[in-house]
Amino acid sequence: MMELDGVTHTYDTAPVVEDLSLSVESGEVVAIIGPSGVGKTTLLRILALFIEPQTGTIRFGDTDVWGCSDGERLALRRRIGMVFQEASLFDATVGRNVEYGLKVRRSWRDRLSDGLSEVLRSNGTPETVEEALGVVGLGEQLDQHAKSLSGGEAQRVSFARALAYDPDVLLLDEPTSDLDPRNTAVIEEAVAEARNRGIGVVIATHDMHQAERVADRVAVLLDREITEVGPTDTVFESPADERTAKFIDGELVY
Ligand SMILES: Nc1ncnc2c1ncn2[C@@H]1O[C@H](COP(=O)(O)OP(=O)(O)OP(=O)(O)O)[C@@H](O)[C@H]1O
Repeated sequence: MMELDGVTHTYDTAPVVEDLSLSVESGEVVAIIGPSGVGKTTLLRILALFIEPQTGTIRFGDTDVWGCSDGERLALRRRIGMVFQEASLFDATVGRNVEYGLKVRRSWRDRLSDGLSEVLRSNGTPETVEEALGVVGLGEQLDQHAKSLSGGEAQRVSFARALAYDPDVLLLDEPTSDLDPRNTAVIEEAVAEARNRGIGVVIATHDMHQAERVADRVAVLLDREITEVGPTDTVFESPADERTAKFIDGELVY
């Protein structure tokens, strides 16, 4: 569904990532693993169409995303959801926070008709909002204020916000790095649910165990390049690349 081919990106002088090729299909989870500072966030920002890389192509379906019009690219961007390492919620209820995601991701035409249906609706909360909160186990907290949530709950609300508008691709940047095991398990179950819904999920994590638990395929990012990409079992149990093997065995120290 989404494919990077030969992508290189430089912020200042030296490339951060070089000649990267990676794809994600509907209904699969791809984990990007690699040491801190290697470029995982940069890769996700490229996939989110926030950054235009200097070289290479990015396709979303059949569309070359940097070769199309700004309007087309904006429409594609609306089909991509992103959850960051730290939840950033608005000063509003849980329900409103999730609903906000729905609004900003829709075209002005849809938003106009949303406005109309909001007037006609009696209970003010779209079903998709309640449903997405149910996936992260917060279905009962719709009216709770975001300020009173724990860090783990806030991150679960961020996830629900991204899930509610039913993206085709969901990008997760270290979504559980600050969370306890219980909240981590809820997010990992929500990742599985996103996959079941046919969403293509890309998760950057430095937790190899998490990659083993959630991913169908794993891409290893080392020294600016993807040294290995393949089915999770193959990458962890019999990696073809020597650097990957050393990284997985903990012999490569960064
Ligand atoms: N906007 C920017 N301008 C200049 N350099 C940047 C910018 N963003 C990131 N970098 C640099 O690019 C490199 C890769 O950063 P990136 O955040 O993509 O890595 P990461 O693998 O996500 O790291 P971490 O796991 O610690 O979050 C780092 O050396 C970082 O300092």
